[in-house]
Amino acid sequence: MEKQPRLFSSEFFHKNRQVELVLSRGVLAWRELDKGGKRGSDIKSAPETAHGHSVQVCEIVAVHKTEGDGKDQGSNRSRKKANKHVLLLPYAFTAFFVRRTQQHQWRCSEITFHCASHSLREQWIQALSEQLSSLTNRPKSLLVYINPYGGKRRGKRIYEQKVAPLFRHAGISADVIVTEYANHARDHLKTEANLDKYDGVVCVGGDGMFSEVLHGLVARTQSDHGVDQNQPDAQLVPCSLHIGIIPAGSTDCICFATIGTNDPVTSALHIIVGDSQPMDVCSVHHSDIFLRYSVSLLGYGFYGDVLTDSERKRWLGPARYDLSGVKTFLSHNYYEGSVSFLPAEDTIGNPRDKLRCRSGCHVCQHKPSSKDSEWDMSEEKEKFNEGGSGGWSVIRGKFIAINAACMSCACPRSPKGLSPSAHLADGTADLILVRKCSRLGFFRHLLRHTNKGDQFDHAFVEVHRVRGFRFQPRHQEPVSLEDLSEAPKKTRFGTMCSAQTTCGYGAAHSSWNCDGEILPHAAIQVSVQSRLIRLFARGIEEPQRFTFEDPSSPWALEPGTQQPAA
Ligand SMILES: CCCCCCCCCCCCC/C=C/[C@@H](O)[C@H](CO)NC(=O)CCCCCCCCCCCCCCC
Ligand SMILES: Nc1ncnc2c1ncn2[C@@H]1O[C@H](COP(=O)(O)OP(=O)(O)OP(=O)(O)O)[C@@H](O)[C@H]1O
Ligand SMILES: [Ca+2]
Repeated sequence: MEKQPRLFSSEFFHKNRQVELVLSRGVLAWRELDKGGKRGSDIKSAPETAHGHSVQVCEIVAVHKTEGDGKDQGSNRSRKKANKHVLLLPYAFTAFFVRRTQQHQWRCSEITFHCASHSLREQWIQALSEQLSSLTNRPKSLLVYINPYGGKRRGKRIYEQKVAPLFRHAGISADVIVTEYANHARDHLKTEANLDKYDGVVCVGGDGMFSEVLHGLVARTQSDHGVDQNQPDAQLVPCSLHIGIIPAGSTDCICFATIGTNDPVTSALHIIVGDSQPMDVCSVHHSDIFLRYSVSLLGYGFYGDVLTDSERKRWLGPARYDLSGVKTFLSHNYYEGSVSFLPAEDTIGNPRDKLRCRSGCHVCQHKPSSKDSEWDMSEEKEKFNEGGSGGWSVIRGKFIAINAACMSCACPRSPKGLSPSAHLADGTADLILVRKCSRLGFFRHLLRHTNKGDQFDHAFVEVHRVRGFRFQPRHQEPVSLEDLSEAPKKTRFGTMCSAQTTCGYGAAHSSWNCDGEILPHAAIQVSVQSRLIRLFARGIEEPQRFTFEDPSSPWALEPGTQQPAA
């Protein structure tokens, strides 16, 4: 940790109690003093240090001047007592800061410090404000898109009631566009928006709304740099603007998997403090034509069919996925085809290790060795096209589901996600192949997404960490006479050629679910674009606390502290 000089130490009052306030090493800390000016018991509101409470300056939302009768004074009795104090201590300032509550949720807390000296208050406000303005990663100006129809149609209200007040508080200006039609945000970003004005783009909605912003921003960045997205091998240019997500959709898996909760206030606070989380993006092509980008689920078979069916039930809101999920499960369809993939190097971990991607993840920070960095998708592809394997593996079979996930896809339906050990920014995706199996087997596999069981521990499931993959449905492959004689697959709940499938020579195909959008082609080629975008997030945090020995504890200070003149 970078050493910061101890700046100030002063005595203030908080709720009629004398406190020592210290600003040091990027930490604001306070502890109660007893009547004789000695250290006393703790004040509850910020994380406890060994002997008091503290907040990192980078997690302070704002510092405001407060009237001497600041509204932090609690009950009527204490207010009366405090009013007496106001006469003696007319100067006060309030610090608003991030407080962690349960399950990765953040809230904005405040604490007011009173004193008798105008200049002491001014010096503290100035010192804190200077430290806050030196945090250059914080956004000052945002472009916000609200989908008024996402999830339970609460996007507009959520933004106005929970997010806008926090942005105002933190001095962030926001230009807000409430979308009027699908792809409004995408097209506005692609061609119209003056992006030079902004430090970030925020979407209020679900994964579909995020996808619009992703497509708009990536397309704009490539066209500004003269890169053609249609070239599957093009070296895409990472986007300079960060993306913030205020969850107001049905799955909200990108928000959940990057922050740990779907809570608008928590997301707003991550945006305000200017968190930065790089993310991998899959680019999807068909015959060298660009189709879409994906950051969460790219799923053929089960999840493609769930999505196709659920689109007809949009009016049901988030419950549409459960209904279509049960229906698709009962249909128990499987699809034939071949999957070719380029495995990632072993150094990057594997989908069945227990190395979960968390804030400050070591796997994601792993710098490629010279051997790793020699990896080049286009070179590998050429070798593949020339008939050699070029490091590619090919698997043919009958699949209930083919899923690729650039990240865990954790969401409230499945808190550990489709691939619990996938990483947000390691340049790989996890490719999960679920072969034809019994209904009971598939049910157990699904159920394990919701409990502690290992969803990959089935004979019919395999999972690979990959740099890229291709899928070719069987009916588009050359068909043998033997194949032609095969009848359409029947199940107890209907033929394979149900509403969402197309028949051909005894085979059927599904659709790809690409982050909640249906792709128009079944044959696709996919490559992982490492760290193409950055979110206002920091990955899921592990619980953390200051300890007595912690050298970053503000109370472990060297002498020589500057005392501001009162
Ligand atoms: C027995 C309980 C099993 C529960 C299994 C839950 C697994 C859930 C895994 C969720 C993975 C989400 C990945 C994210 C995808 C998003 O880019 C996309 C757009 O928002 N959302 C969906 O496609 C939305 C996909 C929603 C899929 C819901 C599937 C529900 C399956 C229910 C099967 C029930 C069988 C019951 C038999 C009687
Ligand atoms: N004004 C609008 N009218 C109609 N559709 C819109 C509008 N704005 C955005 N959309 C589209 O609505 C779709 C769904 O939006 P969104 O992702 O916000 O909610 P959801 O589908 O309920 O949630 P999730 O994607 O998390 O499952 C997106 O594909 C988006 O393109
Ligand atoms: Ca990844």
